[in-house]
Amino acid sequence: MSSHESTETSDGVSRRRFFGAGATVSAAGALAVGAAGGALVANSLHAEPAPSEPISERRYAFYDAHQAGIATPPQDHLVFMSFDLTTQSATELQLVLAKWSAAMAQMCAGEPVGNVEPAREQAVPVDTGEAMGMGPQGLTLTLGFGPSLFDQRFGLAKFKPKLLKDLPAMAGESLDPAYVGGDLCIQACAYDPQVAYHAVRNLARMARTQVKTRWTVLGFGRASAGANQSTPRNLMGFKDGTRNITTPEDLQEHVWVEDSDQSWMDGGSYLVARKIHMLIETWDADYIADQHAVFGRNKTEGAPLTGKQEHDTPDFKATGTDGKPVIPADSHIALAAHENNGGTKILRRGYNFTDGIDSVGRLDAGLFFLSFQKDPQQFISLQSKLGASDRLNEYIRHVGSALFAVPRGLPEAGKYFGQEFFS
Ligand SMILES: C=CC1=C(C)c2cc3[nH]c(cc4nc(cc5[nH]c(cc1n2)c(C)c5CCC(=O)O)C(CCC(=O)O)=C4C)c(C)c3C=C
Ligand SMILES: [Fe+2]
Repeated sequence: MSSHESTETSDGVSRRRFFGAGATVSAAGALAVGAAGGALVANSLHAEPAPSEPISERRYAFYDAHQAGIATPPQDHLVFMSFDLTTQSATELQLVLAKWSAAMAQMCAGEPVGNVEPAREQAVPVDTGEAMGMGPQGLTLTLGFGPSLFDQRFGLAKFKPKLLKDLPAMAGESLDPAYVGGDLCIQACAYDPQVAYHAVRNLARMARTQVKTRWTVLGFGRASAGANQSTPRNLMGFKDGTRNITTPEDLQEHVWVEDSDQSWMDGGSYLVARKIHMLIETWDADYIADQHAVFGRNKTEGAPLTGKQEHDTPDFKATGTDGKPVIPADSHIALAAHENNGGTKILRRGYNFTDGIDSVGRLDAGLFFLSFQKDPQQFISLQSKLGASDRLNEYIRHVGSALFAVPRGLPEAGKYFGQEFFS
């Protein structure tokens, strides 16, 4: 099969390419199987798609210095899945990582992972088929390794980065064990929800005798912004992502791992996932002045309470006629801003989610908070402060939590994530 596709490169220019036949992944052995196309370009920063390009044709490079789905602009939909290994065999783990790596490349190129309609009547299709003909849809698949992957089961302890540890217990959390941890995770983001779902479903399916799903979250709308993107709103109605990391300099300083004790992590990042439930009915009964004080910003424009425009720099020192700070000291932005945290920044890439209603009929929804940082301590420091005194705490509960080490990108077809563990 050949297809016309466009690949987004580090200079933000979309180039149309003509790709030849891509290798397919068969259920049996894929250690050396390559995938279709893919230019070796940096996934360090991307502009939003050119308006003339159909979004279905948008494609992010899979083979790159960094995994896509971190610095690439957040797409509209997310499927996040955490997995546990059911096998105890290191060789089977190696096979899963090799098969997944090749299949991830194919799906990000908009291709199925194998035949959808086998010629032989008794043969089972390799790909489940529901993304056929839909294009790449800007699909990014980002793989992470949880701390538990490096326990005694696979003999990988010597490859565990010293920064990869379970997050400590923190104030203000009521974690549900059903949404905690995992050996592996896949973050699938796309402009079409079915394309994201198809990708995770097929990865889970091809490894069904080696992994089982631990937990999953479906994000239906982005709640963060990348460079040149409009700022979306979270389910509390506020613009979310205004002061996110958007420059290559900030990515280098705050997001990409350098000089790790494990060389496979250099160019990677640490992913924090927090499922945060919102007490929406309580929030919806709050008066607007308090809503403004909770975030330190106004609702319509998203401007800091000391400014007029969304991107005005907050002035945390400004005081009102009553002598109190205009942006309350316990507001969310006053506590989280880098100016008040020794320069600490994180890349936020969260999504709005809903699980319908809870057992007593309340809306079960919130923010699936995802952040990337070069050191988990960046998140831990911020969340320790927020958990202790954020005005927002009255309206939210952290119910899920996990930390994953996200290895750097793969340089070329035939290479696979975790390859260093098995040489
Ligand atoms: C530990 C890190 C953070 C958690 C957890 C978190 C949860 C959370 N945030 C919002 C809504 C908003 N957050 C905003 C800004 C903001 N949030 C964090 C960190 C965490 N948020 C940071 C570092 C910042 C930037 C602060 C700054 O530099 O000014 C905003 C304001 C707009 C923006 O800049 O994005 C909103 C709104 C919710 C609803 C939430 C949990 C449910
Ligand atoms: Fe926040």
